[in-house]
Amino acid sequence: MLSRLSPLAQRTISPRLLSNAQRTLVNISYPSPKIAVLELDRPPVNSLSLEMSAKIVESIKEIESNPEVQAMVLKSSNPKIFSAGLDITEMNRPTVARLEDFWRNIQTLFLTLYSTRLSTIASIDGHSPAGGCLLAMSCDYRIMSATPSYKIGLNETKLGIAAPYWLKDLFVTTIGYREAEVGLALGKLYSPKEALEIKLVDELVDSPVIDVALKRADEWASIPEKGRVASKVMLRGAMIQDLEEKREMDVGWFRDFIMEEGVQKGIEGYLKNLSKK
Ligand SMILES: CCCC/C=C\CC(=O)SCCNC(=O)CCNC(=O)[C@H](O)C(C)(C)COP(=O)(O)OP(=O)(O)OC[C@H]1O[C@@H](n2cnc3c(N)ncnc32)[C@H](O)[C@@H]1OP(=O)(O)O
Repeated sequence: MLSRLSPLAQRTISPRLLSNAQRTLVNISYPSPKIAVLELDRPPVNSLSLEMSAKIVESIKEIESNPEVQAMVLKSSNPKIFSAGLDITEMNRPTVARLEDFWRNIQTLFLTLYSTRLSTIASIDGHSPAGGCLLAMSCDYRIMSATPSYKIGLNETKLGIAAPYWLKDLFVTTIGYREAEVGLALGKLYSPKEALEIKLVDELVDSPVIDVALKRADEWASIPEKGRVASKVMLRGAMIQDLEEKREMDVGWFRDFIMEEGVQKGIEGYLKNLSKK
């Protein structure tokens, strides 16, 4: 990890030359006492490996531990990709133990981000498929760049896999039953304009997304915490409790699904096509 390198090495190595093993994977900054920015920094595409998920969770907890901080902006260090979703290589011929651990970390990431006392603003300046969309939907408010080529949605079926039941629930809660039914079946990736129309995102901006995200974070941070958190718990509590009770059942579903030979062949083929591009 970068933090293990000496201060001199950290100053002299260009960040672009660092391998992921040397990186912190996320960066935390505080533009003002009430606002934190959590930047995803796992090149090339911010995919969610076991270590990346664990690091995001650890960082949210670190930010939460400062009672002064009220809002957190989630952004990417990549100028055109928010997050490419789960690290597909984690699901490609894995060991059962690693796969199960990977999934427990993804569950924890969702539960932590979805239930944090912080107001969370997703600053989506780039592509946000599958697990990237999960991160965005777990936030309280989503702002996306209006760049027409960017895509957001749940494309799992295109890889030959299915969203877990709790991600389906989150999708339904966000965009409504019928749109979710079609979107999930087709593995649909929406343009920013389409995403705004179905309320998958709350706002589109032409200007640097982060500028508007910081403004919204200020607004959310100005709401008294007790009432704001109580209303969040009322709206989100049932879904959180449900997954807490079914975590091991969900791990079993994921493991059995992913380890099937037909699913493995599909994942392998999808990865080959991605690399060939
Ligand atoms: C069973 C229940 C699970 C349900 C929950 C979630 C499921 C998921 O999240 S699965 C992941 C789904 N994600 C995708 O399908 C996105 C795939 N990626 C892309 O479409 C593009 O990479 C993207 C549009 C994000 C960016 O395009 P480019 O800028 O052109 O980059 P490249 O495509 O050239 O990618 C660079 C490099 O990264 C590798 N890559 C991309 N995505 C992933 C990923 N999700 N996991 C692992 N690796 C990924 C890609 O193969 C390239 O690698 P190299 O060829 O080795 O350079």
